[in-house]
Amino acid sequence: MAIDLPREIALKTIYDINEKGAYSNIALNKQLESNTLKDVDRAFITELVYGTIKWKLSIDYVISSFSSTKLKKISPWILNVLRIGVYQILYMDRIPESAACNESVKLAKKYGHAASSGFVNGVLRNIARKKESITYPDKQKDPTQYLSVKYSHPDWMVKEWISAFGFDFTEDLLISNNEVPDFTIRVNTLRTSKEELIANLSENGVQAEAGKAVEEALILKNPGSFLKLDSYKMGHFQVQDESSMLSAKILDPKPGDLVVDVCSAPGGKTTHMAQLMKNKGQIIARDIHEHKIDLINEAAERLCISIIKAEVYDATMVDDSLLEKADRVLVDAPCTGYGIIRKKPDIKWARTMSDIKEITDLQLKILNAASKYVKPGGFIVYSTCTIGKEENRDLVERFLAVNKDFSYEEFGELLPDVLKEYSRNGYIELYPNINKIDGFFIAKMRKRG
Ligand SMILES: C[S@@+](CC[C@H](N)C(=O)[O-])C[C@H]1O[C@@H](n2cnc3c(N)ncnc32)[C@H](O)[C@@H]1O
Repeated sequence: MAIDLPREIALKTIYDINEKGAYSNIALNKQLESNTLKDVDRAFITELVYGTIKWKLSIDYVISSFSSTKLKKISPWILNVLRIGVYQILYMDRIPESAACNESVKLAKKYGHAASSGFVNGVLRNIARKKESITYPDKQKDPTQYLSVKYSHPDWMVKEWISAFGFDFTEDLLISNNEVPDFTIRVNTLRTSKEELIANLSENGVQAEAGKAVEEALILKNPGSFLKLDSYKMGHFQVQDESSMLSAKILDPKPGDLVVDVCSAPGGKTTHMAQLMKNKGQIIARDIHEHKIDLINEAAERLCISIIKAEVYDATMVDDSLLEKADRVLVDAPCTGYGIIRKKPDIKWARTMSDIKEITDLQLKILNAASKYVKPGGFIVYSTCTIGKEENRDLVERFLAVNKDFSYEEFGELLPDVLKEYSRNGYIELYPNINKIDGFFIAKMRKRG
């Protein structure tokens, strides 16, 4: 009775994420890189990992309805075996229930003690048999619990969003957060054109179509192992969501500018800005984490960009050598990341409500320090990949209340046509349920000349 390798790899990855706090993308890449696997197995593992993490709360609700042992009393390995099993039974049409149960039982034998496999077998077969009769919390009696369990989001998060956006918007948002996002790339126009890249990808069996909004965006329908593509290795594209591309578009750097990007790693927006600057001028690209500086340099080298100077620097500290020197400054701040839950579902479980105070203090400190580098008449863009006003609109308002020499700068003309209507006189809020791209906030301000 050999264990199915893809399921075992998925189990180990999920264990690392749930029990050791590993980031989903990093934990998964580590496992995929250290095992030789066929594309079909890689895809299966990826789906199992992301699916199980995404639906964790709903899955746990079902397990606790069917298990006589409380969740807290189940050993972490066995609980994660059950989670993967339930995910296959409830959320994957193409997996026979018998395979989901049998393979989970084998894993339980290896990762548990003698009684574990019988327990897993009993719980999973029961769920498979009675899945049509599972009941969820009542929508009228407890709308928060209903949304939380139905769409697998923490109840405190659902509560916050209902009070900020209302019930219907929140339900739509939760549905979108559970969808698989487009795989979007940015054409590196320094190296190729959109048409050339589409043709090249097609020759290599990858189908690409125009992005939803941004001119240089393409959506890959079957990216597979894109890292192996020559066009990737030769720097003809960068993987990046369209929302993220908008930060550079809105900052609108020109060839010859001096740009300071204070939170730059891994360099998605920095390299986009270099592209918009036609690789002329200079970008000082900073990040607090030394190991991440390599990522910026690697991206710049692959994309054939020479104007980026990457360095370690804590953005909360003011660097006197740059005072009023920069034409444009980008603050792509560290944030809670609630706009990218589609891509990193573990964000839902890693955060707590109390994170907000600490993160907004950091964001304001960074924005204050970075604003000192803007020359009179220059511009600063503040962006986050999160939704919720504390880290976004409120934060910019707090900054503007004190820094009277800055004011919102309208940027509607810089937006793609389909997004112009969302421009709000100096800022834009994007949501996956409305715009079908990552949730983002981008504000632009000008320093009085
Ligand atoms: C949202 S990410 C930046 C993404 C990047 N702009 C891109 O487009 O690829 C935020 C970054 O801020 C960095 N960071 C966090 N605290 C910082 C600080 N005090 N100073 C500088 N960078 C910081 C993180 O390491 C992280 O790489």
